[in-house]
Amino acid sequence: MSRPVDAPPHPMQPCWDLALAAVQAEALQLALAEDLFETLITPCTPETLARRRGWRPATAHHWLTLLWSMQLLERNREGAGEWHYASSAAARRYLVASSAHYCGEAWRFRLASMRDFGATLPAGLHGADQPAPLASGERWAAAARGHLAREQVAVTAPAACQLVARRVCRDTPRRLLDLGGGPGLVAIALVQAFPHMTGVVFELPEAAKVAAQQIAEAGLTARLEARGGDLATDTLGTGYDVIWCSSVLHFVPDLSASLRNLHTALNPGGELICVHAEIPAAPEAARRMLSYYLPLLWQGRRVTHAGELRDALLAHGFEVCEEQSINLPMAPATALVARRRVE
Ligand SMILES: C[S@@+](CC[C@H](N)C(=O)[O-])C[C@H]1O[C@@H](n2cnc3c(N)ncnc32)[C@H](O)[C@@H]1O
Repeated sequence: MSRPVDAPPHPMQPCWDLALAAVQAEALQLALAEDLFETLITPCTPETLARRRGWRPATAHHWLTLLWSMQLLERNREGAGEWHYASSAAARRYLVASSAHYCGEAWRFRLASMRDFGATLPAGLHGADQPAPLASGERWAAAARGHLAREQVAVTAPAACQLVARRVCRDTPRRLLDLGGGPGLVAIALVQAFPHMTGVVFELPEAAKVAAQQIAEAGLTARLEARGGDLATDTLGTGYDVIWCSSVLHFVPDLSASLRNLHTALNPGGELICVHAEIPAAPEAARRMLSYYLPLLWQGRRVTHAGELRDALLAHGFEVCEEQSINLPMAPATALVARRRVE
């Protein structure tokens, strides 16, 4: 018998999916609270697990099956025997607390902040409470100690290393600037991957202290320095071959002045890797991105439309030599590689 043909999705399905996501988020929160992914590094049947942990067997079984449907668990059985559930490769890497790439707390933080922001929508619309401004040094330092650090290790640093490896020869000395680098773990990963690279993490002074501590803990003080300052008003120095700048230009008051500053900071032939989410033209692609960036938009921060940053880079004398989509935490962004021309 042939497979039944899938019905086209009902126009209400995207709205229903939102309601369904509420249950999936709670199922994942419960799994983290119960250390489920750590426990299921060793496969187990729902009945055995429920007995050991004092859970109700039938509900435990259905909860595990939901997590399997979310691809956070895998399951296997021999013949008609009982299902054995185990953490999927992604869950073992990102949701087991002992993993170097653990993101469970960072995910919980993101869920809570998205829900908190969502709850302010009516007040924002009717002109009552304004959302708190985001970019104070203390707030960024707290982010650098918390979710930003975990997400840089799990997402941003591997993406940066992959991209830079295509542009920079491993054995050539290179001077790096990680601009607005938060805890500095992108710069740390880059100098670890490129043995002749040295550089600076430039950050607001409070966050720069967090980066300095990370650099010291990584044993890299001879090759990396954390420098405190304000990109909008302070000089960045000169002589850089590579500038990594991800999710920072949303926060500068004058884009033109910052791009001029970046151009001056680069050596001729040096490359700015400018990684920012922009609002896509198509609704499906824009949905995820806009959900994440709505708080910034409501605070009056800069979130450009697709292509605007490229145009701005060209207008400031850069040559744009590569453009690609890149994974950042929460929503993908565009990486623009912009070279300072050799006169
Ligand atoms: C969204 S975070 C991105 C951090 C990091 N680049 C990453 O992609 O993980 C923005 C960073 O820009 C920094 N920042 C914001 N305004 C700044 C300014 N005027 N000067 C220097 N850094 C700034 C913040 O402290 C924060 O760490």
